[in-house]
Amino acid sequence: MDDRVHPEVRRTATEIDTMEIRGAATIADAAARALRTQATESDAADAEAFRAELRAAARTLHETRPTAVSLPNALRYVLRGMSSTTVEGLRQNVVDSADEFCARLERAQADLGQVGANRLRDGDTIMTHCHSTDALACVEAAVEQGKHIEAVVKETRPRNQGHITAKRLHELGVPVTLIVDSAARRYLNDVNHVLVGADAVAADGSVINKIGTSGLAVNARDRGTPITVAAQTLKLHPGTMTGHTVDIEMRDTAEVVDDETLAELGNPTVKNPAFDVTPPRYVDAIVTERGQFPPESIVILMRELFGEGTSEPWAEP
Ligand SMILES: O=C(COP(=O)(O)O)[C@H](O)[C@H](O)COP(=O)(O)O
Repeated sequence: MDDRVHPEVRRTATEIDTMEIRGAATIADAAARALRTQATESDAADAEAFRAELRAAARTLHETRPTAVSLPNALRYVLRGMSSTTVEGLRQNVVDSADEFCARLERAQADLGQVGANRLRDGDTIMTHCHSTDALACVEAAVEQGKHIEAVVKETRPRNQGHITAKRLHELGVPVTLIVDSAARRYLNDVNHVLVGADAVAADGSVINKIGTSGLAVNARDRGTPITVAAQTLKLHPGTMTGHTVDIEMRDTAEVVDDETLAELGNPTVKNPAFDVTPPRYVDAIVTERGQFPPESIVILMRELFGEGTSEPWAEP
């Protein structure tokens, strides 16, 4: 571990790694705040040392979880704001960029919520997968518009993020039916929309989200149920414009089965991918703070927001 990295940054990195901090938007917010702390607490002697320290902190955060592109997008946003030539100037640059990033994230989620809410009608029932703050922002805005919304919530094995969604929806006054993941197809008959979030959206409009999203989307399409993905532009993956693929995180098998049970089963191989890829043809709309897009046209928005250059500011010069 690089000893230039502030303990608070290391703590944030550990919490992202162990999923105490989780969900793409929340991870991005925490990463920006951690860089801010690195900057405010830095005692770097000169501007070059300060820049190197910030890059080291960004690398520590970047190495935690590979799939949610909001994390590198957050790091890029904050690091690219460093334009000054003095330590004090750079410190202020990082503080300003981090604050601006967090404020924009919050505003984007609220704006996206309004767009997503317009897709929901009074009396609709949605089906959710995992826990997405972007998806919940749509429900919250719909409820604020006075619409009655109900929800069928998939528990989302192995980590049961559906429980967080159920609790949050209950707080919003939305009646919830909790189901096991394998019951999704059965209950698709009872819902008007599938509403999920995204960890990344690729240039071809593919949606990378919690494992099980793609199967849900295929089943929903078969049933004729529209699939909405709530994903602020922070989830757009610039690297996919230049041919890079999205790395799918493989997590510890202990999340699926404990060692004792595993031994009783004769030690089978266990695989625990955290995310999967839903091809654009199964997605009806990607809802962002800039409006809703058919997945195939998302690349136009990506070019506008990111241009074509994707070199990483935390790389050593
Ligand atoms: O797949 C997940 C979380 O996975 P994990 O629990 O493994 O982090 C969420 O759907 C997206 O991150 C979007 O969340 P948000 O809309 O809050 O960014």
